[in-house]
Amino acid sequence: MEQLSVRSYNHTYPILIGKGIRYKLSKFLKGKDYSQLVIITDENVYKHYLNDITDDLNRDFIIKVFTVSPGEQAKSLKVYEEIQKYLLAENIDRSSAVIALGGGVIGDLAGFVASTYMRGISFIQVPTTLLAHDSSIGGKVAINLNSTKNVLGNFYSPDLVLYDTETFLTLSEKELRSGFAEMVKHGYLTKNGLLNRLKLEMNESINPMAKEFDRLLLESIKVKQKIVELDEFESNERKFLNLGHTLGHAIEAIKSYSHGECVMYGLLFCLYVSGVKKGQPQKFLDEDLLNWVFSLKYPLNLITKEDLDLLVNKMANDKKTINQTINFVLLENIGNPYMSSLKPEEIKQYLLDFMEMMN
Ligand SMILES: NC(=O)c1ccc[n+]([C@@H]2O[C@H](COP(=O)([O-])OP(=O)(O)OC[C@H]3O[C@@H](n4cnc5c(N)ncnc54)[C@H](O)[C@@H]3O)[C@@H](O)[C@H]2O)c1
Ligand SMILES: O=C(O)C(=O)C[C@@H](O)[C@H](O)[C@H](O)COP(=O)(O)O
Ligand SMILES: [Zn+2]
Repeated sequence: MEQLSVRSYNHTYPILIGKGIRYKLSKFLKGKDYSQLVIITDENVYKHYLNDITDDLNRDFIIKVFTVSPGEQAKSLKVYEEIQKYLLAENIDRSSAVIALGGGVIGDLAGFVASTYMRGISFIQVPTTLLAHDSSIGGKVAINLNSTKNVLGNFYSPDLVLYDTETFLTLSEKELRSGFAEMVKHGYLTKNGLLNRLKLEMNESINPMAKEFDRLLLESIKVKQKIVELDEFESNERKFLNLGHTLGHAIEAIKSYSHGECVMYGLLFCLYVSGVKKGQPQKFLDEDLLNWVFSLKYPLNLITKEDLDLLVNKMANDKKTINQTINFVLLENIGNPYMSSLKPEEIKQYLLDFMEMMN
């Protein structure tokens, strides 16, 4: 088992990463005097993993379970309200804890519930997707409003992240691809060679059971950990973790691709613009990169010309937009990101040129 820790403003929490550790959650909660534990999960994860964690927990704690339908729609005010009413009806008190058992949707939703119920109760992350190597760390919790991503949220760090990577065995190829996009994003945010190792080791397919994968995942988690420790509340460096998300979130809001698929497309766009700004359109987005992304089967035609106005409207609601100026994370070099403001007309023109290149 690997162990890292993250320093948050009011406490430091461990991230435990290993295979089969979901069976031992109770051991890692030893000494915690929670009145009740409420597991929030979705129907898919319930089927695969609920018993694995409750068999053990039941011996030491009173457990309640709230299950939501799988998918992004669960990050809604409606589901949020249903859960809050459930907590109240079940007499969940301030000494209770919420366990998020699932992917990023469950982590974001359950974390936001925990951060607001009775002004905040304890929260434990038990992530089950590859994408959650990103979402379970750093304390961003949120739900969507209409289709706009993560508008209602908080920074609220968990007491513990228990990451059983054996759960990747039941993930679909699409979900692996989604999570891997955030690993590639982390690769662009560090100078430590992660990106090249990702390209080398995962050159034809994303294989989480490959010998090298655990190390790559750990490196990716460390990139995130370092940035959130540096700037937990996103005043400066943390903005860089949004690489690919200005466009990615806008696409996610209007199309039905996964978060990671949209982030990958948004990332490729930012690589293209970064190159153009340096007078070398292919500096970052070269033939090799495109072939790699293509071979990993990322969808590369997510949007059409007809989507541009709507996309720019959505970007106007991005949390990085200030005084109606839309901001993107671009790259000076790999591991050297910077923020750049673009006008709507510039964005549309860049998008048209980018789309032509991708066809
Ligand atoms: N808070 C953050 O810092 C942060 C970071 C990145 C992404 N996010 C958010 O995370 C969300 C995406 O997360 P996600 O991709 O994990 O989505 P998700 O939670 O919807 O999981 C994807 C799908 O996989 C299923 N699933 C989960 N674990 C499984 C397993 N082990 N085996 C089989 N099926 C399983 C789920 O039921 C779901 O259908 C988005 O809402 C995004 O905005 C948040
Ligand atoms: O942790 C962060 O900071 C991130 O930006 C990580 C992103 O991968 C993640 O999708 C996050 O939820 C986006 O945050 P938002 O503030 O743009 O909603
Ligand atoms: Zn993301």
